[in-house]
Amino acid sequence: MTGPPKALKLEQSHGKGSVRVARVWRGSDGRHSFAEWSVSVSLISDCLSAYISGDNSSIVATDTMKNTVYVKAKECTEITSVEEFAIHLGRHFTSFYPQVTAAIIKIVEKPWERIHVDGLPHTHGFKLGSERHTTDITIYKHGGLRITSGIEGLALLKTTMSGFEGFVRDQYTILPETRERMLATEVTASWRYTFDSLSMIPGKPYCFTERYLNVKKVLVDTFFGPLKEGVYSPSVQNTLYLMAEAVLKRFSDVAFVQLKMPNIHFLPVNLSSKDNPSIVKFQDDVYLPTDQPHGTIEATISRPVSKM
Ligand SMILES: O=c1[nH]c(=O)c2[nH]c(=O)[nH]c2[nH]1
Repeated sequence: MTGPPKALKLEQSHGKGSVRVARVWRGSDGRHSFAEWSVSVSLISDCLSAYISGDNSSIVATDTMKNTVYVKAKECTEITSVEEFAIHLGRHFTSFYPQVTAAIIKIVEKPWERIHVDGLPHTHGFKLGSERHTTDITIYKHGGLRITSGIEGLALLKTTMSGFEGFVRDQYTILPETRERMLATEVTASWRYTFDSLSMIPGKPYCFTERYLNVKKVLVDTFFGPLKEGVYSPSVQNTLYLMAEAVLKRFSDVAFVQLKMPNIHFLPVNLSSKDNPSIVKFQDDVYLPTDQPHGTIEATISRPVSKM
């Protein structure tokens, strides 16, 4: 194998982005299940000669990667989570091709939800929901694994029990302190599982989809608090921390949680004219919704490292 000329360092990967695939599972009872995925494959492989001398003999074509997504979807004869599909795909690339040392698979699932008619589930009807289940896994040739699951686009809003006080005030600060405001965000969450080899992946009945739903519930419940009284949020930062902490406390197989929670502002509306100083006076009732600019608040919260 030809190495790069001395003094040049080459790190590379190649793959296929956003391969869209949909899969129907037809149950023997007539009930259909359905998933739609956007799959991105990236391979780390020994194909330096392609970069350095134009020799493509060790390149797995990205077109072949795309075809493999459809072959592996066909092979999933039972309802499959994005995590299981990513592992299935990653295992193929790392075991089938000697030159592939690692496969990075990212999947976003479109939120199709079974439709209910008069409270009863339809056998084959689905509607599009909102937040998306994601996964990002890396599989190494010798069975090492990094597996992350996540949520994208989880829009949450509460109309009270939020404030922001005691922050730095300087010559540029005009924001008033408040104990009463709207709190709105669109959560992007990801959490890394502690399983660090393929052999550690639990068999059924462990189910990544069920774990995804439970993590989402813990995040949402912590954001809103109890049904009637709610929970006071002194800042997005504090609420974010409590949400991540609740996930880490509840699920011992989660190593760390990353949360991105933009502070989406609803601005108080006050309208006045020269003749009428109070056409609309804000009384925590009429707001101007905005999406830009918004605060960007992000953190990764992990367990303390043991000092053993
Ligand atoms: O919860 C908040 N955190 C901030 O950092 C911030 N900054 C700001 O202007 N409003 C808010 N709200």
